[in-house]
Amino acid sequence: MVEVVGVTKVHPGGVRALDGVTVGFGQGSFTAVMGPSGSGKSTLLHCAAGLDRPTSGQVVLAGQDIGALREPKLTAVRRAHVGFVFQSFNLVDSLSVWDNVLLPQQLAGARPDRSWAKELLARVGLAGREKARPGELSGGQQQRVALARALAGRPEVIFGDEPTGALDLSTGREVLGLLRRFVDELGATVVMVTHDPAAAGWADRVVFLADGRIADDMAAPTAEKVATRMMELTR
Ligand SMILES: Nc1ncnc2c1ncn2[C@@H]1O[C@H](COP(=O)(O)OP(=O)(O)OP(=O)(O)O)[C@@H](O)[C@H]1O
Repeated sequence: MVEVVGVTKVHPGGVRALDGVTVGFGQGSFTAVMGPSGSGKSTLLHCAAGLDRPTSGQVVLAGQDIGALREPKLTAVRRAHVGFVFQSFNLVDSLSVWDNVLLPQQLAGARPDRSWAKELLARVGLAGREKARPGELSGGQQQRVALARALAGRPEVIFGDEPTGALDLSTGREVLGLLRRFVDELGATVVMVTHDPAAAGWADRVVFLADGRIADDMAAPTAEKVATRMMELTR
């Protein structure tokens, strides 16, 4: 679903955040991306999602070589195939829950699928809260709105940048359980940056970065295995 091939990213100022990274994320898989602070996790996510352009190398997203696309075609591909969930929720406070969920499709000029949006809000446990404003909801509820919004356009891939980073333990677990269900029941592809070994334990696989390179690729992760590997990598 997403292929990152030999990607190097040198940020302005000369920081080599990614150094020849090759990694693929298959359809219906849930991958956690981990690594020490500054190892290139966010840069990898942004390059894979077409939010940032690699200095060299190739990114294929939903069958398209996105390096070859110029704006606004790149934005159109991203809107059609990608959903995002951020640590800070990024909801629009002046809009209702319902309008927040439909917003990306409206921005994309697509006709919103209202019955799907309604089903998604029910799946994340927010049926009946359509008219509420984000400010009236708890952090966990806001992140669940963000999840419904990320999925409303039926994207093939959902990218999460520390989606549970601002949530308490039990609310974070709820959000991870929902992501897991979206993968298992809807065949979504999830790629999530996290610092939390317990969160990574919900994934099928953990890709570890260190100094802009892939340091390890762990299948069937558990919180314990992940924590041990993290300790080794930060030593
Ligand atoms: N826009 C930018 N301009 C210049 N340097 C940047 C930019 N974005 C990231 N960097 C640098 O690139 C390196 C990798 O950053 P990145 O945010 O990808 O790491 P990370 O693993 O996500 O870190 P963290 O866990 O702290 O969020 C760091 O040295 C960072 O300072």
